[in-house]
Amino acid sequence: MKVTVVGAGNVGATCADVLAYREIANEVVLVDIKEGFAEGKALDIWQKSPINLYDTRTTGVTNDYSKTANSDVVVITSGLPRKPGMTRDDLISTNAGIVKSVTENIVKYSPEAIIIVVSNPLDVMTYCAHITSKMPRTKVMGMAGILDTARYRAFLAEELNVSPKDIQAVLMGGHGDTMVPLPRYTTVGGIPVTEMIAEDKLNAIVERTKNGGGELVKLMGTSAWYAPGSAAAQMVEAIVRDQKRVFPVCIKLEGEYGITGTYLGVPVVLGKNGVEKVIELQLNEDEMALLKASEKAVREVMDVLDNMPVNA
Ligand SMILES: NC(=O)C1=CN([C@@H]2O[C@H](COP(=O)(O)OP(=O)(O)OC[C@H]3O[C@@H](n4cnc5c(N)ncnc54)[C@H](O)[C@@H]3O)[C@@H](O)[C@H]2O)C=CC1
Ligand SMILES: O=C([O-])CC(=O)C(=O)O
Repeated sequence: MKVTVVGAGNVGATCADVLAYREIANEVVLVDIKEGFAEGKALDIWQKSPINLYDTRTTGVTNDYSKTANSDVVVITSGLPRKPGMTRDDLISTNAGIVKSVTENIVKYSPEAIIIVVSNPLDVMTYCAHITSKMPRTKVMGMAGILDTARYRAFLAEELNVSPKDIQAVLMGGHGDTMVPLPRYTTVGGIPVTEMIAEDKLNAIVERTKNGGGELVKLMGTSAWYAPGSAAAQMVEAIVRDQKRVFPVCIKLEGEYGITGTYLGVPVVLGKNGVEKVIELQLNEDEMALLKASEKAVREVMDVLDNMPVNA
């Protein structure tokens, strides 16, 4: 299996490293626009192979998409990360042009590839890549839900002093402050979380999760990469190994949850064909209201993209 990762920065290089050391693909190509940058990162990861014992071949290229030809999966991480004081939506003017041109190159050389978008603002960059690619919605998706859910699970594991492995959860909606955690669908080793934690503590964890990206931007001056890069690699693994994993993934909704045309995180089954099924949960009134509010927020940024010169 051949996987291309576009953007050899913090998230892209982390994703390529996980793909290599876990031997999720046998060939990983890193692409960046900065001369020599992807080549250097790929060489560094390759030189780690005798230490960490893997044989995935990693190569890097500067903007040469011919080397990415016939990739099975492509992960797009190219674009600016936010700085303290910025929202993810502030990145749209720069990142839309980058994601559009990168998608055109990917489709030219790998028309059959499944595309996973990571660049922010995530839901709208998934929209951008999807309309540019002209591919079925099942093959162009965004990574955010696994990351947001992982943060929620990690915070819960810390609070309850249990293994994060035993926390199962799902978050839906856009990758922003309006994301929709679902305590009703959260369990600790099969036990409903609401039986394990006081309501005020759970609410505080939900709020911390919603601001999870911003918390790290404040601490580091740029955004996170270990968990995001690993989350993208986990999606690649589900696809190349046809695992049929159930993950929250950003995809264009076509009637599910009564929503049409908006790109939102929803639980799906992920396998060799990409998104093989969108799972429709029976949301209660409050949960549905939160999802609709999240949809509205994403729609507003989709409208910004529609009116940008990049789409003129
Ligand atoms: N969906 C999610 O949950 C997350 C999304 N992100 C987003 O991922 C993106 C990348 O973040 P980082 O890796 O931290 O940034 P970074 O600045 O470390 O890396 C971005 C890389 O993209 C490259 N690049 C820019 N234009 C390019 C082009 N046209 N073609 C190829 N490469 C190009 C840059 O040279 C740079 O090396 C950001 O937009 C960030 O907001 C970050 C974390 C989580
Ligand atoms: O916060 C950011 O800008 C990056 C991101 O999407 C995240 O870490 O959730």
